[in-house]
Amino acid sequence: MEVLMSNWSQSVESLPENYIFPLNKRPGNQVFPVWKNIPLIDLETEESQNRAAIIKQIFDASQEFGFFQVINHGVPVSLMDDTMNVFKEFFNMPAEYKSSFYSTDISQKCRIYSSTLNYDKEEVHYWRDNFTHHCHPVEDHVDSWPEKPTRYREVVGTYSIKMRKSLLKILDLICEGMGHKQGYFDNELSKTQLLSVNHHIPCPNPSLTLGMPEHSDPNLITMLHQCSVPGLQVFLNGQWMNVEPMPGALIVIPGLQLKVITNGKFSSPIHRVMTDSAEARTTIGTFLIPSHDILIEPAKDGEGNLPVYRGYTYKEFFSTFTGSNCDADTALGCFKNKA
Ligand SMILES: O=C(O)CCC(=O)C(=O)O
Ligand SMILES: [Fe+2]
Repeated sequence: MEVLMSNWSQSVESLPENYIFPLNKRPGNQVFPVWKNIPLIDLETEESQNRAAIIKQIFDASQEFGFFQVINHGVPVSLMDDTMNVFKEFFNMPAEYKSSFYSTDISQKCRIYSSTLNYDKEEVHYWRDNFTHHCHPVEDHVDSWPEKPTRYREVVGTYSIKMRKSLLKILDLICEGMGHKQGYFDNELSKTQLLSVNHHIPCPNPSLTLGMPEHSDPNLITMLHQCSVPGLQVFLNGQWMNVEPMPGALIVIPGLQLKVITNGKFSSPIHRVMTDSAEARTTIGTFLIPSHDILIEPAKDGEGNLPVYRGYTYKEFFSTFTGSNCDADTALGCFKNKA
């Protein structure tokens, strides 16, 4: 069977057996509650005297939920829509074209694959294709990006630059809240920028499968742009909650490196993706990631708290993370100082 699901016929009638999760892992038929009061932070007033209030909102949201949405984030809604349309077009391109980007080699800088990095070894596959490539600085990577749709390079280039700017602004607010000077994160800690586009074709039976496993993001910080089809769930107070898309808003997900650098002040939420029976779902993630050899350690907080984690390189963390089956607690446990 063709590995890339977006190359299957869009009208799959029944769920192939190797997408059916065991009973204890499938979402089942339960109706999940919608998380109605996700913290929504308006960044427009960020330059004014409200800066301190915005920093407080970010810290409150990150401590309590590990998760928030932003509006007036500096990425024009028309550009967000254009970019989403470009990716929808990309996933609807002929099978041979998409397959020309297929690779399971993570060192390949622009590639498409299906399910997880572990496709060949996993017993059950996740219902998704993922297209991913590097994007910072744009001029170093643009030649490896698709030439079709014809607007791809121009639209995705502008989008990547705006997304980076917005994330660095949020990181500046965070570092100010930590008592550090601006630009604390604007260096090797955020050097790598990856675009990660998830695409899930309509699924014949969402109760039996998942679009993405439960996970925390291993990077520094993620900005998530959802299309209008819901699917994202966050694990909150012992239950899965649906995060419904809000037009024009972006979701900010602190990654595990931000949890370590803030010495556990920020949490990195556990989330997963459900599939939809009626419509295809596309989401665009922008990941800021430290460069491989940079030292990550809790920043001094001026409050005399002992560092919860020891220093390590991102390379060391990432190999521990993948070696722990991408389980955040297991991986972070390897870097905890003894109490
Ligand atoms: O597609 C989504 O809603 C979430 C994607 C995600 O969690 C990820 O790419 O890490
Ligand atoms: Fe994620």
